[in-house]
Amino acid sequence: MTATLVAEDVRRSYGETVALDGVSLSVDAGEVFALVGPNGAGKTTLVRALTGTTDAEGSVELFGADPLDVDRERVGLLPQAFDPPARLTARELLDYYAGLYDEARDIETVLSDVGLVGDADTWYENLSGGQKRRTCVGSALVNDPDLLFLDEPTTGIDPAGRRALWDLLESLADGGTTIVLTTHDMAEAHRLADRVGLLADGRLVAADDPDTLVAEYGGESRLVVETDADPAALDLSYPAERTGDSLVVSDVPPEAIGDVVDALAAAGASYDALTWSEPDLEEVYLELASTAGEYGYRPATGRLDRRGEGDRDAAAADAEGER
Ligand SMILES: Nc1ncnc2c1ncn2[C@@H]1O[C@H](COP(=O)(O)OP(=O)(O)OP(=O)(O)O)[C@@H](O)[C@H]1O
Repeated sequence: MTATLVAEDVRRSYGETVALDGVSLSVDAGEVFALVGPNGAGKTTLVRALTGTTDAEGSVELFGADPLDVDRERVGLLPQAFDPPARLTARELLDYYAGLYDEARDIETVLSDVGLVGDADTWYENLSGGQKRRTCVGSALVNDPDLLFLDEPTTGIDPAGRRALWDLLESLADGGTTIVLTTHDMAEAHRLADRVGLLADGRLVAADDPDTLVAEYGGESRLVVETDADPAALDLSYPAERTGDSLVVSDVPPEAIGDVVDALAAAGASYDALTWSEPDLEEVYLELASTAGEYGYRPATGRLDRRGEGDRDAAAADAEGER
């Protein structure tokens, strides 16, 4: 597999603030790579460093060349903050951006792709937040790029529109477009990405395919039982603890839920509801990001293994080692 993007030890500081603290990453041709991480982790700065739109130390190559030397027909960029002229319609804006390239996609097709046919003749300033974002996504697609950077493409877009955009991005990826996107939506990252990279404090602390990340860092499945039962009074072969009004039983395979129900019945305990859930990417995110920064969050149930700094460093080394 050929790498479309190779970044080595990318560093960027703003005064005293270290935004990127030595990020190394490679993305293969046709791969979809999602960057996730807390606010301020460095995602936008990394996208800017990768596209040559901010200075950074280290090296970045797109298609084997410096980002500023790459044929711009081959690259599309949707920045996080994009402020096009307000008194052009969506159609006029896409037409304007298409005119900047030697070859461009058909504008009506792009309008349809991003769900803007009905609003194509509305001034940008009169579009809703989600419609504006759709217009911006469309403008990043007009040149039919081989490599597409999308910084929070679906922010503000309604659920149906988000799913339509996911379908569009999947069809672009199926057609061979390499995509690097940032998102705070873990369902989006899981659905779209071949690999998810988690940035925290300017470092890539993990990068792998979503299912592997969930298996490695997601913790156990859990069964939440709304009951007054005391776990000590139950004959259970799974770890259980009380949290609030519930009993949380960890690591129960779905086929063993009946055993828990039997144990409750044997102890004469009643219950109002049972909810079984598997770990997902959001729990991976919470686990890996929890040690980073003042807004880090740890789930209160105690169901995830606690990892210390040393383990996070090991995860960072793993992520960098896989280049
Ligand atoms: N132009 C700038 N001047 C000064 N500091 C900056 C600038 N751009 C980013 N930073 C700082 O760099 C750090 C990383 O910011 P960045 O925007 O890359 O984070 P992010 O992961 O994209 O965050 P978010 O999820 O909120 O979009 C933050 O501490 C931010 O305050």
